[in-house]
Amino acid sequence: MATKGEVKKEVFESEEDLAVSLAKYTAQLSDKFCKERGAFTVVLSGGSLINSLRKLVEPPYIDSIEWSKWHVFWLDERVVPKDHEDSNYKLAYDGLLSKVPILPGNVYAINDALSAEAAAEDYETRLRHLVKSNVLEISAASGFPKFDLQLLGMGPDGHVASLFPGHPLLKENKKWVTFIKDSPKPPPERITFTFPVINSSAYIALVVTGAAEAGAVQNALGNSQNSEKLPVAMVSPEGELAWFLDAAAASKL
Ligand SMILES: O=C1O[C@H](COP(=O)(O)O)[C@@H](O)[C@H](O)[C@H]1O
Repeated sequence: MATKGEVKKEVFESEEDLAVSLAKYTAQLSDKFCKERGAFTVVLSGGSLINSLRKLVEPPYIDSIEWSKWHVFWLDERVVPKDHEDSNYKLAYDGLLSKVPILPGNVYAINDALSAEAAAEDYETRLRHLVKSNVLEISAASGFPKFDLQLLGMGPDGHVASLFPGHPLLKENKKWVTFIKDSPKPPPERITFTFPVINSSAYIALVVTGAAEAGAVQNALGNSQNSEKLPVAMVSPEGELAWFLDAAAASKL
């Protein structure tokens, strides 16, 4: 198990090297949790993260991972149909889920027939059912659900999930899943995990690539003059936080 609050940071020369290491990290945690409790609860972001997971669908991982024990969730989702170009589900389906034998019943996508508010409520209700059926654990420390691994991306403005700089949702401390109708990044309507859920995770991998992200990485990890704490700097899980950075993203550290 990770040491409580441990923060690891690795800088890779290239995004290709990062992708190799991220697949190994994910596969090792999958192995650990499948052995320990017969299931692995994994939370995906949208955006560039899915491309960085591409090595998982290649040997050796495609054959060695116990895909049938995976339960897949979304950190945030855009309120669009599941076959829409903006859908984080579609991105993950095309890049990962359609290529591996994860059980369709273990893939927890947004109900895209609902409004943003209702979809967030529905997602939280489904998470509560999964706690009752012991698929999901609850953190003894926080009382929020404790996922095994959350795979986080980050935008150039330092947002994670659909939690944007300066937005009141950063302070949400009761709901597990909430909604936003004024996302500064399109599309405007989204649902998102809240910080208490993000920070109750056993493991978080924060995966950041590209020079456009370097300022926000500096805000979270370096000697930034900027006193405003960006959302990415609020990521602080109960368990381990592992930063996966490429050289460009780490260039201001
Ligand atoms: O809108 C979103 O953006 C972030 C970051 O995306 P990236 O393409 O800059 O990596 C992503 O993590 C989030 O899930 C998504 O909805």
